[in-house]
Order: sequence, then C-alpha cells, then structure tokens
Amino acid sequence: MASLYGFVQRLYLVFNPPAPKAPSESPLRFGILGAANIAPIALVLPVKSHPDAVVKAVAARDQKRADAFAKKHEIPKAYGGPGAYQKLLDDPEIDVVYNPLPNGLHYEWTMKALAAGKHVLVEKPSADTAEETRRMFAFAQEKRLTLMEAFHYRFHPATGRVKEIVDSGELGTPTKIEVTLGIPSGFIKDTDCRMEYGLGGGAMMDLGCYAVSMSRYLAGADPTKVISAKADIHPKYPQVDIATTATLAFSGSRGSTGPAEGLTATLNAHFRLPARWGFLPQLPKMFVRVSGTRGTVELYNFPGPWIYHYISVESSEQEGGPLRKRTEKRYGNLGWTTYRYQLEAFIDKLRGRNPEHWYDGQDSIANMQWIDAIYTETGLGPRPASMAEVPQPTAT
Ligand SMILES: NC(=O)C1=CN([C@@H]2O[C@H](COP(=O)(O)OP(=O)(O)OC[C@H]3O[C@@H](n4cnc5c(N)ncnc54)[C@H](OP(=O)(O)O)[C@@H]3O)[C@@H](O)[C@H]2O)C=CC1
Ligand SMILES: O=C1OC[C@@H](O)[C@H](O)[C@H]1O
Repeated sequence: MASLYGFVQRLYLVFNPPAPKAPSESPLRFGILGAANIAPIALVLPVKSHPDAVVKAVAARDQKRADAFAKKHEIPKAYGGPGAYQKLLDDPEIDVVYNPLPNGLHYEWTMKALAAGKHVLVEKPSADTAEETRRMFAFAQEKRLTLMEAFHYRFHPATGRVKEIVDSGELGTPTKIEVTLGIPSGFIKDTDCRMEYGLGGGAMMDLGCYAVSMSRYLAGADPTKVISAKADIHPKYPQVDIATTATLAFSGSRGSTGPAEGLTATLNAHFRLPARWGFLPQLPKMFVRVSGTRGTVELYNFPGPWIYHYISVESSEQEGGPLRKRTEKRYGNLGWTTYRYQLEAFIDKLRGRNPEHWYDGQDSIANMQWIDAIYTETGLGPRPASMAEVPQPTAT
C-alpha cells in the first residue's frame, strides 16, 4: 500500500512540479528545436521546478504545431515555418538550445546552434557518427560553450548506487555485464524517425546507445573490441536494425575504476519484442546486470527509474560462499525524474558550479565510436553522415 502511495505521489509531482521558492531574476533561457514528443518530459516539466531556468521559445516546421505546443506548455514564443529553427537560434533572448530532433539532424542543428553562440543540450545519441560527435565537441570547446549529450539515466541516484556497488568490490571481480533495452512490438511504427536510415534510425542507435553508455560506465573503461554483433533487419528497410545484439570485450588491470581482465558486455537493443504465445504483449524489458566472481547486481528499468525500479543484489563473502540477497531502491528527491537530475547538473555546469555527476565530450565521442564499430560488425555500417553544410571548428 505504502509503495502504491509512493508511486502515485511521485508521478503526481513529476507532472505537477512545484514552482521554485526563490526563482532567479535572470534565469537561463531555453529554446526547443522541434515540437518533439520527448520535449515535455525531458525539458519542459523539469524546468518548471528549477529556480534558474525557463523555456522561452519553441520552433516547429509548422506554425500551427509550434503555436499549439507553446500554448499547451505556456511557452511565450513560437517560431513556425521553414526558417523557424534558425529564427530560434538567432533570437538574442535564447541562451541554451535543447535539440531533440531526429538523430540524423543532431549534428546539423547543434553546429548551427553553437555557431549562433548558444549552449546546447542534445538528445542521445549525439549524432550519426563518432566523427560528427568529435566535430561538435571541438566546436563547442572553441566557442567556449557547453554541449552535453542527454544521457539522463547517468544522473539518477539509482544508477549512482549500482556504480557504487560495482566499484566497492562487493561483487568480486566483474566478469560479465548484460544491458537489455527492448520495447514491445506495436509501439514504434514504421513511420517513426527511429526507422529512417537517413535520419540516423536503428535500434542500436536509439536504444543501444544507452547500452553502450551503461556498459562503458560500469566497466569504468572503454571496450577493446567488438567480439560479435548481429542485427535483425527491418523487413522493408534493409539498412535499419529492428534489433541488435553485440558482445564487447574489455581488458586491463582493475583499479578502483578500471575494468577486470576478461570482462565482457552483452548488449541487446530491440524495437519489437514479440508478443508472448503470439498474443500477450510483453512489458518493456530494460535492465542492466553486472556479475562478478562473488555476486550479481541488477538494476531494473534504468532509463525510467523514477517511475519504478529495483536494485537486486546477491553477493557472498568469498567466491563460492553462500549468497546473501537484498533489494534496494533509490528514488532520490521526490518527483525528480532522470531528466530533472540531468537539468540540475547541466545548469550547475553552465553556472560554473561542480555538478554532482558529469561526463565530457570524450565520453560521448567514445560512445559513438563503439556504436559505429558495432554497426560495422553487423555488416550494416555506421549511420550516414549528414550532408548539411555547417560551420566548422577552425582546427578539424
Ligand atoms: N532522453 C530520452 O529519454 C529520449 C530521447 N529521445 C531522443 O529524442 C529525439 C527525438 O525523439 P522523439 O521526441 O521521440 O521524436 P519526435 O518524432 O517526436 O520528434 C522529433 C522532432 O523533430 C522534428 N523534425 C525535423 N525534421 C524532421 C524530419 N525530417 N522527420 C521527423 N521529424 C523531424 C519534428 O519537429 P517539428 O515539430 O518541427 O515538425 C519532431 O517534432 C531522438 O534523438 C531520440 O533519440 C527520444 C525519446 C526518449
Ligand atoms: O530514449 C529513449 O528511451 C526510451 C525509448 O522508448 C525511446 O525509444 C528512446 O528514444
């Protein structure tokens, strides 16, 4: 009963965030590129409870769509029509751009936003390729602007707790990581941008990017090679993976953050989990599990731990000893989503404070390198680079 009350209370506060007690007189002003589905939960709602941020404008390719989004979310300015994205970038009342466009447009509009002197929060995965990601971060550095890839799960206390357990040595030497992200069949339509190769579509891009990121984070290092990678191809779109499974090798000596010799990570990204017995829809499958020589930890629902999650741990004092089991939960601040934690860190960084958690451009570049490598191993090859002509950093 208590947990049902907690669940309802959490979700109520997520969708009805309390206004900040002492709002800033000159908050950071966000502009959103595209009336994207993800924008309300990932930015609009989190901003409402932050004392130092406001959403000032939205831009959409269609004026009516921009107006409707702005009205619904109480955003003062709505740019619409073919030149709308650039108009938002040129608006001197915008300090920070949120880029939730399809993956294949992340590079173009992040480079344009940086050229316009704006900080950028770009949705995951950063771009189509590692090379585009490298250019984006080089340009941000040159312009002395902050660019962050929105791996919101990293900022949540549940993820932090799992990292702490792995690094504490409680599980012994880590030997295996499994990260699975699967969405039941029927949710992602053929018309979704996730299914369009030219827009950076594919399951490894959309869901697999989390798996690559999580495995690298918990291993405390980058992989050394792709051992295997296999893609199931969309029946109509031969360059788009409906599902990809990849196994990565990690090696090196284990220090407090280094990975174990012989550690492997198996990553599963699936857009269309089949119905059980052909008719019973499955629940989304989203978890990470780390096994070591003395135990295992599993975090269920790491992309959405604020809705519901558990951390189950089994460990023994010595290898082969009796296993003790326990379950933990880490909801953190009441009503704070992964996105609210992410916003806190991003704004801390912009304001020159030390965020509780942070990752830099190198992390995002490396993540994209391993996504490229996995696609190469499947035979599909990396996603196509953007053809847009965009401003470039001086030193490329
Ligand atoms: N952090 C997270 O939890 C999540 C992140 N994402 C990421 O956010 C991004 C967007 O995802 P999502 O919100 O689901 O996608 P949507 O399709 O809802 O939004 C994408 C937006 O891109 C704009 N757009 C511009 N050009 C095109 C084009 N050629 N085709 C389609 N759309 C176009 C549209 O804006 P307009 O209004 O101008 O027409 C649209 O609103 C992706 O990068 C995805 O990986 C997605 C879901 C969850
Ligand atoms: O970022 C995401 O997280 C949840 C998924 O359902 C979605 O496809 C993806 O874009």
